Amino acid sequence: MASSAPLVMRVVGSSIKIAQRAGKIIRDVMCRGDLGIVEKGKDDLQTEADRSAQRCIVASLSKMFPNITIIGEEGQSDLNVPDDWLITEPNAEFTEKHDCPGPLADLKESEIVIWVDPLDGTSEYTQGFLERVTVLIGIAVNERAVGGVIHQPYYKTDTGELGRTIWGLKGCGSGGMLPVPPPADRFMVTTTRSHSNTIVQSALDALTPDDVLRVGGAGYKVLQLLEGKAHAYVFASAGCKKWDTCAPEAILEANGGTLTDMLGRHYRYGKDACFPNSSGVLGTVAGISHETILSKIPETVKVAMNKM
Ligand SMILES: Nc1ncnc2c1ncn2[C@@H]1O[C@H](COP(=O)(O)O)[C@@H](O)[C@H]1OP(=O)(O)O
Ligand SMILES: [Mg+2]
Ligand SMILES: [Mg+2]
Ligand SMILES: [Mg+2]
Repeated sequence: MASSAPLVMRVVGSSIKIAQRAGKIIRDVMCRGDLGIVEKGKDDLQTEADRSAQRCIVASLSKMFPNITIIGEEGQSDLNVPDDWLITEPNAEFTEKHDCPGPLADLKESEIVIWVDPLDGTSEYTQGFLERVTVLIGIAVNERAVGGVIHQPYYKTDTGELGRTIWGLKGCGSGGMLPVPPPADRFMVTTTRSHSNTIVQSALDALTPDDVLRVGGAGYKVLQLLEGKAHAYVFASAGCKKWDTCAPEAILEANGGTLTDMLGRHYRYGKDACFPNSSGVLGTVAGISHETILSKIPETVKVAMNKM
């Protein structure tokens, strides 16, 4: 039976199932062995998994929600997909167990923008750092990231199954994992593995962390924050795009954290938003003062980020 839940609940609930289906496509491409790598630009790869996962996600979402604007990293996709790639209804457990937040209850499709990163961490995927690969579906309303799904197709569960799916919706909460606070007696930062430079490094140095985790993927770094492995995600560089941060920002903030640019400004995710997050990414977990971290970022870094 078709779900009668409010629109935003059906979008999140459907995104849970769609991201899981895309995750299976990503694993299947890897099993077949031919990744079909294309170089889109410097340090910027695309594989058959990126392309197919995006087709699955955009075809499913656009059939279910024809008037929602959907923007995917891999551009325009052929939406003629195999029937078994199409998800046609939301995850029932999600829509039945959770109440829609009041301010999001009466949305029209035209008021929602969905940002899709079909495979975040493409370079980690091609290099075998598979746990860092995520599927990101971010939901924006009034230009703000309000909800999203991070699916981790290679996460190994306690029962030996592959994959987990974390959702978040502001005013409703989050699910799919139990967030753990980071240790109180140390300060750890997570940052890029493959896109560093002197400005990225000077922002890190200014925070005098006890440890710096250098791992790929925007989705994975926000999962590290929620797992209590780091207190802050610090990336003082352009390179990330709206589809990299929409879902992670919404999920982090649904858990009491904050994600902004390096000057403390929230990115805007409206349908006409530019793609690059040109003034960097700063994420902090609940209980860590975003303002205090911002106040330690050197002026030279802020000036460089503001010019981008
Ligand atoms: N210079 C860049 N060019 C293209 N994508 C980038 C760049 N920098 C970051 N990204 C995207 O942001 C994600 C997080 O960056 P990093 O791993 O450096 O922290 C990357 O996995 C990549 O997403 P994707 O893999 O979806 O293309
Ligand atoms: Mg990419
Ligand atoms: Mg990405
Ligand atoms: Mg991607």
